Amino acid sequence: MSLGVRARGFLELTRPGNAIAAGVLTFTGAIVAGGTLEDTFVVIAAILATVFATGAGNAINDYFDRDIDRINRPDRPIPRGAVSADAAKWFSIALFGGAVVSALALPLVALAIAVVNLTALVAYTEFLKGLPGVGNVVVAALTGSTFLFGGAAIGEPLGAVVLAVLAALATLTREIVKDVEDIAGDKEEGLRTLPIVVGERPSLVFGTGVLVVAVLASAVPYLDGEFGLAYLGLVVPADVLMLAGTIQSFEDPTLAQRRLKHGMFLAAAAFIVGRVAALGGVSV
Ligand SMILES: CC(C)=CCC/C(C)=C/CC/C(C)=C/CC/C(C)=C/COC[C@H](O)COP(=O)(O)O
Ligand SMILES: CC(C)=CCC/C(C)=C/CC/C(C)=C/CC/C(C)=C/COP(=O)(O)OP(=O)(O)O
Ligand SMILES: [Mg+2]
Repeated sequence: MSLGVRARGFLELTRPGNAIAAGVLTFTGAIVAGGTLEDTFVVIAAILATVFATGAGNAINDYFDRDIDRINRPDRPIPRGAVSADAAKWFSIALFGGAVVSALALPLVALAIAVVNLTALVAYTEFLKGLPGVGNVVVAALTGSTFLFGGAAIGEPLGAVVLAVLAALATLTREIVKDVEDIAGDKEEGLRTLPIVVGERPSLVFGTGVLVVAVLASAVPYLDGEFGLAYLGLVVPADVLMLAGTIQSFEDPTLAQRRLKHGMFLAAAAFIVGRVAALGGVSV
């Protein structure tokens, strides 16, 4: 196998789009919490810690999921043979090391968040994912925590708490839809995910309810004056996209979870645009 094919396989293990997006969320948390150019060093360290941690968590997840993925995701690097399980394990450990080294440059609260998150990432697949709803809540909390982590890097851990809650709620809905999508392989492995325990439809109804709460709550940054119309101009289409995704999830969970992800990324852009517009004193 060529070096390029193997390198691509290792990069794929990190799910680079998610890892970079998580770093962007950390950056967003830092600037929304009031970070300035003087905080550049700690913000870069926090972004690196998040990118390394997310890549490590994705890689270790594929390592532990290698048997399920032969059913659910045969195209992924380990089941398709691009990366061996052992190489994936050591690659993930190296990435976890990078996250620890980066986090050591941060204030104590940020370091504490990193320690909790890294522990949860290692424990998730083997111990938490198979517990009905617990794994979904952990991934949602990890995703939302990126905003708190960015704030903590500049000494304001709760500076972007509203955005953290919005991200966690939307991620919780998407995780439930993904479990409906993966139900075949999860059943084979004896996992007790929410759709397996309570049924697909009740799970999706709950996920839709969670997203409706998140969509309603997404008005808060506008109503409390933190963000202006520039934010609304992006978050409203993001909300529509995510709501469309949950409605779609009853028929086509694969398309639905992708639509939810697109809506969530657009919502993340709304947070950044909202903050930049507020900083620029743009009244729109
Ligand atoms: C209502 C409202 C305004 C919600 C805000 C939604 C928001 C900003 C969510 C953040 C989504 C985002 C950009 C997450 C970063 C990437 C990440 C860490 C995702 C965690 O994904 C775990 C997932 O199970 C991975 O699966 P896949 O994406 O299929 O590889
Ligand atoms: C802020 C710091 C230091 C860390 C945050 C780290 C973040 C953002 C984690 C987000 C969630 C994440 C990347 C979880 C990794 C595990 C994972 C891929 C969960 C979903 O896996 P499965 O439930 O197996 O579903 P798929 O493998 O089919 O996607
Ligand atoms: Mg997996």
